[in-house]
Amino acid sequence: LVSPLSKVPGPWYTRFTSLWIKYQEFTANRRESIHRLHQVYGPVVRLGPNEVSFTGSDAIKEIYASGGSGYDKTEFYTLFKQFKTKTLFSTLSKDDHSKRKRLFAERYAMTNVMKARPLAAITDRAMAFVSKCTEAGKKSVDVYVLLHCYAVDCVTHFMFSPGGLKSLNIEKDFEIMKELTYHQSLQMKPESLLAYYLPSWEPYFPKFLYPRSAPKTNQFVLDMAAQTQVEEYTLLEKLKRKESGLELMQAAAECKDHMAAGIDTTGDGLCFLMWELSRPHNLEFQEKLQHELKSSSSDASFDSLVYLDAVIKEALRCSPPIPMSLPRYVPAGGRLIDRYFIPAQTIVSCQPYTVHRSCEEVFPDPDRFYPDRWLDAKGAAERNRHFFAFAVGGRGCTGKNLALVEMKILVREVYSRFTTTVAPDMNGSMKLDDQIISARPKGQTCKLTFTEI
Ligand code: HEM
Repeated sequence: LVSPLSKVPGPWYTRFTSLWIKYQEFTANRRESIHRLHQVYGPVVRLGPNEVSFTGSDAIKEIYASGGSGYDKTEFYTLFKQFKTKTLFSTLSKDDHSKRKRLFAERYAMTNVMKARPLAAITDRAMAFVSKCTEAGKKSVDVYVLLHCYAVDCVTHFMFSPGGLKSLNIEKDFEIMKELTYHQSLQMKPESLLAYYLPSWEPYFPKFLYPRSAPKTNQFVLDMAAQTQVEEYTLLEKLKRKESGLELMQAAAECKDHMAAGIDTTGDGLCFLMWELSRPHNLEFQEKLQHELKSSSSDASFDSLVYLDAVIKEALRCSPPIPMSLPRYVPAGGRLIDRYFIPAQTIVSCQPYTVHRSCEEVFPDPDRFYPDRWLDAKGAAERNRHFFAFAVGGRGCTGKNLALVEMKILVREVYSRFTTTVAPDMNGSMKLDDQIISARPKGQTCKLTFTEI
């Protein structure tokens, strides 16, 4: 009550207990509950005695980008260790993080992603996706499945080429995609969340609470990491250099992390995008996209395809694949965030889902999928400041360029050949279903019909 946080708006019980927000977290309602609180209390909301959520662009800049990398991550991120090893994503302090980050920066730079060899590998996978749609003829295609195959094929080629999965074509590889995609990261990992909140109880958790392991994926990553000849643009080539200072197991852990980071995010992002474009009331946007693609040459630069860019940004704005809070600790001495003094060690966060919807002046009618909003030069700077799908600052998404290129190539290849509509047998829910930090379509299916143009 006497804490400086007592001035922060929020329901009265959040001053006394964090049980309410933890309950929301365990029941997969955290994102929606925080969203509702912001609708009632405004851009700054207290979530518990030691936790505050923000939505404003100044708060985003302060929390995630001040001093380059923003504030340190909380222990929540230790849930994301791979092979029991800390990775770039699960490193908490920004000093440890910045050394490791340097290893990745050059590989994920646009200049490397856009080299002829990685582009050819992505285009090859996009064409495999197109073939599946052509083969289906008048039958519906479950793009949820195929887009996850596409995403995992692309990211594994980028990391391991000439190794890499072909899950769109090879059954054994398809099994690895399934192992990674069809699990409940929240429900399968309650032991992790429980262990995080109640560490001393961990030895007594019943066995059924333990997550399903991913033996096929682990073996694949270890086999790939042991390759001796990899292409010069790949991530593994860089990680295996002596000067990287990484043991083989650390390199494997990073690669597994990027495989996990690159499958559901890009797969679900593309799935929401194709779903939106296929809905009857959005077909006008699909036609505009097709018109842009038809009137540009096949080698047109992505910079010139402004509508393609708008469609992708709008899909990621409406349904960000990582829509939930990205928690950080306020540094020593405390900080002034969005006019409130927040003491050191308070957990602060912004969640992309709410950032993309909270300011009606920046995104009018925010729940509507409306790509054209990105074409208006007026307000462009503000819109970009509020675009938080990849987070921002030094701890923002490392794979952003790869993800965007994968999305642009797939969407270009599909919509220059087909019109897509929602299939008559599509009965799954496309509502966001929250996992531990990401969200996916609730029904885990998205059936579309492809008609050749
Ligand atoms: C549409 C696709 C993607 C979206 C929306 C996305 C989103 C994000 C977000 C929001 C974060 C920040 C998380 C946090 O601070 O808690 C993040 C971090 C990260 N992402 Fe992505 N991501 C995507 C694709 C990828 C891909 C393809 C890769 C790699 C191949 C990747 C690798 C990473 C890594 C390694 C981090 C941790 C960065 C760090 O801590 O320095 N992501 N991503």
